[in-house]
Amino acid sequence: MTDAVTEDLWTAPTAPAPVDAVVTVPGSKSATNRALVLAALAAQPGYVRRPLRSRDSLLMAEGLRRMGIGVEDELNSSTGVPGGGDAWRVLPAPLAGPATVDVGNAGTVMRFLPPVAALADGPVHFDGDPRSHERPLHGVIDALRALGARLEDEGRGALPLTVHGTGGLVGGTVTLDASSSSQFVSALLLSGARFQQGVEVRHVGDPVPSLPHIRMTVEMLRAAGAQVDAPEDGGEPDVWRVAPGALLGRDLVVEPDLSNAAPFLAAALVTGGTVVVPDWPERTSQPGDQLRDLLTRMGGEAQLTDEGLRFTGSGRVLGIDADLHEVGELTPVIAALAALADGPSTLSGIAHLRLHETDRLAALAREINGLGGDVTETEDGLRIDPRPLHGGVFATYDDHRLATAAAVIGLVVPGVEVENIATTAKTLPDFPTLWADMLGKG
Ligand SMILES: O=C(O)C1=C[C@@H](OP(=O)(O)O)[C@@H](O)[C@H](O)C1
Ligand SMILES: C=C(OP(=O)(O)O)C(=O)O
Repeated sequence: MTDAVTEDLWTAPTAPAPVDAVVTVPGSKSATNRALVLAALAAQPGYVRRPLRSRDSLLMAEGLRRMGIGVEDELNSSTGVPGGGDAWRVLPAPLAGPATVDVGNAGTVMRFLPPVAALADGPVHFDGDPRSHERPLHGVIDALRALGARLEDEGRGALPLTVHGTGGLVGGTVTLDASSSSQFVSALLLSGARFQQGVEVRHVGDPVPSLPHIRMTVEMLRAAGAQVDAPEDGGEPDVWRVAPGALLGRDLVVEPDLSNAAPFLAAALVTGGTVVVPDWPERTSQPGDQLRDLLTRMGGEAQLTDEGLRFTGSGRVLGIDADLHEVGELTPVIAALAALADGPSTLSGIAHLRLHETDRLAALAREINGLGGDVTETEDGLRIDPRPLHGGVFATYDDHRLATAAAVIGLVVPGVEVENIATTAKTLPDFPTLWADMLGKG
């Protein structure tokens, strides 16, 4: 990990009183980017309504455009359908190269688009932020080769990468190790219906993380008309199958990003206040839904009501022992809460976070300890012993979730200076305004 940059600081506001706010959280990154890919591969035009418009989803939309797909803004339509005023209309077209795609540091873009590029007629070159070169991609690269594609990388199983599309892919059965990222599996399944033989993905290795995200892939594929076999429906463990066939263009409304609700719910917990998140789905594959359970175990009370999720804190934060293997992206905010808790916490099952936007385990330990905390890395997670914290600079390593975690600590620890708060735009546009509004400081 390189040394923290200490310019561009945002002083995290302290909470003047228990928060009492309704926070409308923008659309789910994971659902928006899946919806875009599925709509691009469909046989008819479709709509993605209430999409997340953030760095990761704008990169996905642009990547698809580069390969010939129409992704058009519909900002002012008054269609009378939910989210009708804000939509992307997606116009499928023959996928074409030559093209270059910037993946930024979006796992969904760097993993979901190479299989799409294998269907393009011509070469598609992928590159991104320096960190994107370090994030695992071997599962997708090796699998695409095994399924009949020609790819050129630098021999490291990572970006930069060129996929030499030939207009179609044979497909079939492939074995891979997805223990470093569930996105390898999702990537192959999302395009699999368009492979001549469909796709059968067999995972061999340590357990796959983030399984709810694979369930999201399966559910969205089925909603688009694909025939999918998955382990949770009585299929073979660690085997997923997508039959070849056309995908339907859909009119789809994106759910709010429940993982991005984490810092706001955490604010209710640490200040003993209440936050309501409208449109919280009753049933969802989003891993963020597990916040209801996790934050209840940490001392709050969650209630699904007609107005959305109502979450109330008592002001007391309890330590927690939690296996976050399925919900790794919730770790930074949970770790921030654990640092403010009454007792120790152990977060496990999250070794793969070392290869996320940054090495999240090292970064959380280093930055919370820099404020006086006592966080130690374990083999597969973090041990957090609460200590009185003080202000200071909190580096974020271009990681949106490090920045929102720091904001949570700053609610009750004066003088937390968050470096590069703008990095939250990866998945949460204008976080500082949403945060100030929640605190009544907007
Ligand atoms: O498929 C997805 O949308 C995601 C899967 C998860 O990735 P990993 O399985 O790599 O952890 C998650 O952490 C990421 O934020 C989004
Ligand atoms: C791991 C994350 O993102 P990505 O989609 O880039 O993997 C995340 O958002 O926490």
